[in-house]
Amino acid sequence: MRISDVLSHEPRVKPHRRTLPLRVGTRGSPLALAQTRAFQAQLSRFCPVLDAMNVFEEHIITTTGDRVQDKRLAEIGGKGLFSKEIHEALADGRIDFAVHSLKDLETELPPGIVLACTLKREDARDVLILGDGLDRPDPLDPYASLPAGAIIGSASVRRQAQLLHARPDLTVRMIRGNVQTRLNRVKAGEFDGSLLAFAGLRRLGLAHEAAVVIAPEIMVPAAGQGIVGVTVRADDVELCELLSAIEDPDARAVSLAERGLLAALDGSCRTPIGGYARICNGELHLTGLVAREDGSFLLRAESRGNPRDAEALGRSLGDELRGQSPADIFLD
Ligand SMILES: NCc1[nH]cc(CCC(=O)O)c1CC(=O)O
Repeated sequence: MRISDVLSHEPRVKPHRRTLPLRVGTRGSPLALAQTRAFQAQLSRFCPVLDAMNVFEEHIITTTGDRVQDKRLAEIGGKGLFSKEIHEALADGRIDFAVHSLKDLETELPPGIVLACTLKREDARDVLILGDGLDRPDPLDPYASLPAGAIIGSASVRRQAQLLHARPDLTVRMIRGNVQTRLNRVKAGEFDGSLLAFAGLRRLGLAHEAAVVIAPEIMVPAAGQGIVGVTVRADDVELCELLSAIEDPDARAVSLAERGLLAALDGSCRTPIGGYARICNGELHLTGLVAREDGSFLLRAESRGNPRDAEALGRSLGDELRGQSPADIFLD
């Protein structure tokens, strides 16, 4: 059976030989699986026959980022820590498409692999989670209630830099592992608190674990945070077309802007970089941030423009931030 037979009687693209099921590549973490299932549900709503025929087959792929649990992402280095093995599976034809957290997907994909669709954004903001017995934070001043010298778990140089810039007295210690593991380690008292993406908590049904949601003006989120992206082989016209039907145009515009900014600034994950765009009354508003890991330097800039120029807007804001930063920020 060819999928094009299922989709329409007169396929708009020339059918090539594809056998069902459709093999969906994903990481194996509870969050990755929740995202993959939400994506399948969305595709099935658009095309119920896919659902009725039970066409999806999950393929769990372990990535370097999953295997190495004792280092900061910035220390492991290299691009595509959570995606390289998935791209390889796609390129080899072991899977048909793959579901990613866009935040973890490098800006420059390997040749032959494309981002076929970006799904509607979940909440892009970061949250603070706190151990028992700490005062509930004020959303307008979310770090104020943290006791002097408190120890916050994070593996993200972006979160560390922004937190230390506001509260140089705090200590940021490395914490890795999936969302549930991090929550448990804070509950066990190993850390006073931790910073996480609200999107991940929400997708896991754990939104109540957030002590406070941090406004993007206080903590600029990571480029792509809260957005799920789906990659396919570039020559798979049929799947590209199917996936474009569930594309969220706003998510595409903001991700182009945020990823354009990231590409212009660095492209690696060693420099603390934030990028957050939203569409307000048809206009794209973009905030970019560059900082030094210890918070001793922090620069934020904003720009606005037409969502159609999203990527160029991102690149020029990135260039601007780079031009205004001390040289050491971008040394490897
Ligand atoms: N790097 C891990 C990662 N990748 C995506 C998410 C959350 C979901 C998202 O941002 O879409 C997380 C966990 C976190 O940052 O708390």
